[in-house]
Order: sequence, then structure tokens, then C-alpha cells
Amino acid sequence: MTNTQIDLYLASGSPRRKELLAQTGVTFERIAAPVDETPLPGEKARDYVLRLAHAKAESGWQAMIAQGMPVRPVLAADTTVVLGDAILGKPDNAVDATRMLKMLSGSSHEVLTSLGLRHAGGVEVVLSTSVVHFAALSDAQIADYVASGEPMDKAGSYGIQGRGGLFVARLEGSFTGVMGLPLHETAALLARYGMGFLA
Ligand SMILES: Cc1cn([C@H]2C[C@H](O)[C@@H](COP(=O)(O)OP(=O)(O)OP(=O)(O)O)O2)c(=O)[nH]c1=O
Repeated sequence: MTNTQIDLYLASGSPRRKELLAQTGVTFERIAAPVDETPLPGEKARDYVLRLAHAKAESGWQAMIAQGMPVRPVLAADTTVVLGDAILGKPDNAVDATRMLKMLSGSSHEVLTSLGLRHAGGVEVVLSTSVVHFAALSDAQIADYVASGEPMDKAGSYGIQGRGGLFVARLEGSFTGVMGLPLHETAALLARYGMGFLA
């Protein structure tokens, strides 16, 4: 495939995002875009997740320029689990994953996934919000799940697309948004710039 056939860059190391983006009918290459994911003091979850999508897309754009790569739009995303005032990101370790799963057990939380598209004219940011209702989990179920390793690279310490889906009694919103890249919102965003199956 020649460079001219590639629509955009995906500024993400997430295997889920790569898989989902391919479903939108665009061709893309990945680009590394490291950003500090620490919330600012007192930052609201919505502000945080929108700031990170913007920062990841901008970081990818700057990397593209710095490396002299062909100029194309850069897509990035961020997923955060929100329980009350608490922002639950990826766990630091098994103890942290256990703590988060105990918080989520038997209650409902929000999953916010933001998209950022950096293009020559600026950055467009979009937010997908879902509500996930978790069943009550026993300590043994949590311990087994943490030992499986699945929680370790996932916001809120679970993956709805994997074994974590067994804990989800109900979902209002976007399944693919909870996974990390809301398909409809992504395809609609890309279509506004003439890319993908919805264009
Ligand atoms: C809640 C939930 C999150 N996740 C994942 C999606 C994201 O990859 C991850 C949240 O972390 P993010 O910081 O959004 O993304 P990332 O660090 O994995 O990748 P990058 O910043 O390079 O794009 O959690 C699932 O896979 N399933 C789920 O059900």
C-alpha cells in the first residue's frame, strides 16, 4: 500500500482501538503519542477525558511533524470510568484493580470515551457517555478475575468485551464506547472529513 492511500494516523497503543477503527472503513497507521494521564487537581471527569483526547491527538500531530511524516489527520481517544466523583483509570497493580472492582460491584457507573481528531484546521473533540450497571461480585470472583490479568490495561479494571462482560447486568449507551472507541461517533466524526464508510 502506498502512502497516498492512507487516510489518517491513530495515536493509540490500544489493540481494541486499532481493531475497532478498522471497522469504520478507513486506512490508517499508528503513531506514538505519549501524554501524561494524571488528572489535574479537582478536575471534573468530563473535562479530564476531553482534555486527554485533545492532548493525545495534538501529541500525535506534533510527532508526525517532528518526524517529517506525511501530513494526515490524527485520531486519538481516551476512556475513563467514573463513579460518583472518583475517576478510575487503569490500575497500578493487582491491589489497585481489586479496590476498583470492589467499588464497582453492585452499583452503576459512567464510562466516558472522548475522541480527538487533529487536522490542519484544528482539533475536533467528541464525547460518548454510557452507563454500566454491575452485578454484585463476591470477593472470590474479584480475586479470580484480577488473577486472570485482564483488568491490568483497562480503565476501571475491567473489559466489557472479555470476561468482564460477565459482570455487566445492563448497559445504556455504546458497547464499543465502553471498549474504547465508540463506532458510530467515530464513523460520524471521520465522515465529516470525508473518510470512512459513513462519508
Ligand atoms: C471500561 C473498559 C476499558 N477498556 C480499555 C480501553 C482503553 O484501552 C483503556 C483505557 O485507557 P486509555 O488511557 O483510554 O487508553 P490506552 O492507554 O489503553 O491507549 P492509548 O492512550 O494509547 O490510546 O481501557 C476496555 O478495553 N474495555 C472496557 O470495558
